[in-house]
Amino acid sequence: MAKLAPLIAPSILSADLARLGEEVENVLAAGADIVHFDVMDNHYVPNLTFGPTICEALRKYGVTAPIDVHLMVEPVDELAAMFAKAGATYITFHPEATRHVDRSLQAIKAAGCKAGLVFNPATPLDVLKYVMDKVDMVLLMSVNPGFGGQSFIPAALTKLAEARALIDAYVAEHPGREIRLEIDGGVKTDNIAAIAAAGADTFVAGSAIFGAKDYAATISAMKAAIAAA
Ligand SMILES: O=C(CO)[C@@H](O)[C@H](O)COP(=O)(O)O
Ligand SMILES: [Fe+2]
Repeated sequence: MAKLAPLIAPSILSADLARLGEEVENVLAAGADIVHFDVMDNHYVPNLTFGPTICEALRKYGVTAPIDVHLMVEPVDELAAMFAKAGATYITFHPEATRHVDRSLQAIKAAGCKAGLVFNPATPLDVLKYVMDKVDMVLLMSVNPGFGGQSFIPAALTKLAEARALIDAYVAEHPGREIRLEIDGGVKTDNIAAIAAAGADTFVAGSAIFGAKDYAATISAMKAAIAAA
C-alpha cells in the first residue's frame, strides 16, 4: 500500500520559547512540513505548557503551515473547541482522557479541524476500529507523554506495523480517505529509517531538531533516511 508523503513535524516543546515565532519560522524555512504543538495540563500529564492563545499568536505572527495540536489534557472537549478557534489544523487527543471518544472526534471535525487519536506506549489500539471513519490521524507515542528528550521505546515499532495494517485495510475499502500515521517521542536521524520502515508517515521530533545547530541539515538528513528506508 502506498504511504502518504512523509511529513516532518518539529515539536515546539523543545524550541527556544522566548523566541517562539522566530523558531517556528526558522524550522519551516529549514524544510519542516507541519508544526507539532504539545499541550500539557499538569493533570493528564505532570508537565504544563501552552494554551490556545499561543496557537492564535503563531497564526497572527504569520505561520500558515499546518499546526498539529497534540492535546495531553483531561477532559478534552472544551480545550479542543478553543484550539479549533485558535487556528489548529489537526487536533489529536488521548482516548482515555475523554468520556465519549466518538463524540469528541465528531466535535473536532464539526469545528472544521482534522481529528486524531493518540495511543500511549502501553495503550492498545482497540478503540480505533470503531471510529476509523472519523479519524484523520493516528498518533503513536514512543515515549510516555509529558516531556521532550526521552528515549524511543522500541515496542512502538511493532505497534506501528499493527496500526499501518489497520489503516491500510480501512483505506483500501474507502478510496480517497487519508489517514496519517504519526510517531512521537525519541525520533532521531539514526532511528527514523526503522520508524519509517515500520509504517509511520508523519514524524514528530523535538529535541533532535531544536537541539541541533543546523535545523536544515537535520531535517534533510531525516528526509533522506526516510526516502532510503
Ligand atoms: O508529546 C510529546 C511528549 O509528551 C512530544 O511531542 C515530545 O515533545 C517529543 O520530543 P522529543 O522526544 O522528540 O524530544
Ligand atoms: Fe507530542
